[in-house]
Amino acid sequence: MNMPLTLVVDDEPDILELLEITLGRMNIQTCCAENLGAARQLLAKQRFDLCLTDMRLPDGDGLELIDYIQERGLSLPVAVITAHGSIDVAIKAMKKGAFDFLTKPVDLAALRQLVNNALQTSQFQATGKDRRTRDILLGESAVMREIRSKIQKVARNQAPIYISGESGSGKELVAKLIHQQSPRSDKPFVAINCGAIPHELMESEFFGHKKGSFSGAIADKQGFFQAADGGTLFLDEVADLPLSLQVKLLRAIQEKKIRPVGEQLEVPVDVRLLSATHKELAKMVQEGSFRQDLYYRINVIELHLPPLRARASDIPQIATHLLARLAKANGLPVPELTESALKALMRYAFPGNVRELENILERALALHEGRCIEVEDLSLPAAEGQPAAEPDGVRAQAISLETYLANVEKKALVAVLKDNSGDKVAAAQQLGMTIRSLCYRLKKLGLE
Ligand SMILES: Nc1ncnc2c1ncn2[C@@H]1O[C@H](COP(=O)(O)OP(=O)(O)OP(=O)(O)O)[C@@H](O)[C@H]1O
Repeated sequence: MNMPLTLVVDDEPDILELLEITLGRMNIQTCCAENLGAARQLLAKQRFDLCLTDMRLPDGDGLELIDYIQERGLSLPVAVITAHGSIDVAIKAMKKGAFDFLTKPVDLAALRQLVNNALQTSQFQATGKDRRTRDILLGESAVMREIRSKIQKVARNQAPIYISGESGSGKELVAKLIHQQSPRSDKPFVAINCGAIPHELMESEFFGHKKGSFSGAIADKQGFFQAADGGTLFLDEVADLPLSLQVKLLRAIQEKKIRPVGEQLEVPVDVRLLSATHKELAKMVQEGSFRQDLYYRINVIELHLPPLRARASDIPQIATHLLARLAKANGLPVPELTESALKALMRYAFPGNVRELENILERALALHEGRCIEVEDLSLPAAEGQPAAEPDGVRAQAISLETYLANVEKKALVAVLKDNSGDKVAAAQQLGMTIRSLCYRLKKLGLE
């Protein structure tokens, strides 16, 4: 196999030499350019597998080089080298499409890691793997097509991605797809629900701990970062991170290093960070409950998943697909959704989005008789102002006990919330449960 070829753009001879020697030891050829003009000429003449560029160049900056490469449609990954502390420039570069960044003074271990990742990306693209995203993330609306194409694009670089959208709209599915489409796909995808970890254990869960660092630490333990090393770490419900951990996370992202609890030294980690929440993170930043600097770092690229009701044209396709999948999983023949059932689904608001659609179809699959699913089999929650259908005794025999109880519970929760004008704290009190448990149940039932 040919030796990979890297274009290094820097006007400092010392750095050029350091990069050339380091890359040479990795069996990588380098071609050097001392300014933008020379870099452009080389790019026009030959094909490179990777470009490493300094940000400040005598005749322009690294951002211009990224623009040039993008405009030409060249597919090589570009990594920028920025002065220490100028992480904002690195973020700008990644927003423009840079693969990753390094800060000066260049840490050689981090450089080698970055180069290996970038070359893997180059080769990965060349094989053009098609992982059939269309069959997994369903929907043919313009917005879903755009999301699928963005997934393909962002999977190729290392930029942190923030996935926003209502509960059940597909954020975790998108995160998984980004990982599966990336050159990291054969490394772990670690998904964490930040809201489910007790605050006092968070630091140790995220960064690991050393034996004896606190009572109960009976052995060395790896954290999520180490578990995801080489792969992707997906922080779901990132808005639920306490401020104390937000600071530590920020440092881990900036330095690409972590310090396990009770450990003196920091250890390098190679993790692609994806995060999501159904909460309005920008608003939380304004209110002071989420750090602005962290928000800025995790939100280098945002992917927004619109609620299902805003892409109602996708509902027939998603519903038909999911129904077929559910029937197959249950060893049942695939029923047809009648025209009126489809119309009713398209009119329904789906506060719980695709997850709720799945639940509705699962219930309908269990309830329906004959070869078709009718509107009544869907048991859609009543429209505003109309009483919800009573789960009666006859129905209770036809559906599973679990579904029956879920219906009863749903009805009770909605009624109590209504009584308390949507005040969850008061509703939880009236129901004799904690607010946490109420929120959990609302989410589980697709009522959030
Ligand atoms: N476009 C889609 N096509 C097919 N299935 C989908 C789609 N969107 C979501 N789903 C399915 O809906 C369910 C909920 O999706 P997911 O867990 O990704 O939502 P989420 O936004 O992460 O929810 P939460 O905010 O509650 O964590 C999953 O079973 C997922 O596979």
